Amino acid sequence: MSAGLAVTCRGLVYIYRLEGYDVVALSGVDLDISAGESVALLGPSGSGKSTLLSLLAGLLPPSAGRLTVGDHDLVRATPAELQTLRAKDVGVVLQGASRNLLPYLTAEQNVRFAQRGVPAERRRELPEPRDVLAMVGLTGRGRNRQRPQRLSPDERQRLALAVGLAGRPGLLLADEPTSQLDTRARDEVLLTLDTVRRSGTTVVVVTHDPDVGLRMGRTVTIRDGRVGAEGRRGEDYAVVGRDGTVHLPQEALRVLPPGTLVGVEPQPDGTVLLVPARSSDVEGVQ
Ligand SMILES: Nc1ncnc2c1ncn2[C@@H]1O[C@H](COP(=O)(O)OP(=O)(O)OP(=O)(O)O)[C@@H](O)[C@H]1O
Repeated sequence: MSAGLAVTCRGLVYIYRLEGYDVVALSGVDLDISAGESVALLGPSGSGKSTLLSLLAGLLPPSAGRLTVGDHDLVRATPAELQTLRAKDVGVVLQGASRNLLPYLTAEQNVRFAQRGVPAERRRELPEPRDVLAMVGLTGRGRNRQRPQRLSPDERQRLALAVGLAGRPGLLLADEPTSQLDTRARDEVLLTLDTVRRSGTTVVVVTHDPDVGLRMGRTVTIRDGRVGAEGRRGEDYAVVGRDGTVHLPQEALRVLPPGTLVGVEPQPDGTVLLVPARSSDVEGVQ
């Protein structure tokens, strides 16, 4: 496949403008993803994961901040440039395999159809649909000639990934590619994503499943529209935001619920103690 694309977000903001009020979905995302890396975006419902994915795909324009995907500056890009980006550089797999597939076409025809969006001069460099299907493990038993509804749930999801990979993108974005799959089917899809990453493509997956996060190598937890935590090799770290704030994990919030007054005490050994104030310390203070 093609060389992976790096992603850089700096102070990335997205606001849904509704009649009468605004919803700030992303409130300053700082994030670097290296070319060829695979990352899982985790976080509570409504935290902004899907919005971030849509911005990376060039489907929504940033409201503020900076965003680059490979050489593309997505803040300055014209609609025509964004269209080119989507056609040849970024593959998007929407949540729910079927939404990515045309039910009346076979697996191979679905991949070929997706390749029609690639600019003509690049099309001759594209792999044959059967090779894309081979990459996601959909060969043999005539599966390339099956329509989506004749495939099993994990095969359908892998076909959706093949459609996302049809244009040989440098960045693959997938929203919940393992939801509604049993463990065996989920593992098949994860193995496929691993093959995609090893081919050099950058992979970003939105998921609610912490196990998927572990398998992807790096997790980025979105909380309240910004990066609240990062995980590497199973270790989780809170991320200090550009305004100095830290989103505490749930376990810490049980000890320090919102509104708690804490003393912040840097220690000589480089650690920092958070010490909740005793009621006697704050009594009578207005
Ligand atoms: N089309 C829209 N119009 C208005 N507000 C929206 C729209 N889409 C999302 N939002 C709001 O933006 C915020 C972030 O939503 P988003 O879907 O990105 O979160 P998410 O982390 O992907 O959630 P989930 O895990 O439930 O899919 C939420 O407050 C949501 O209600």
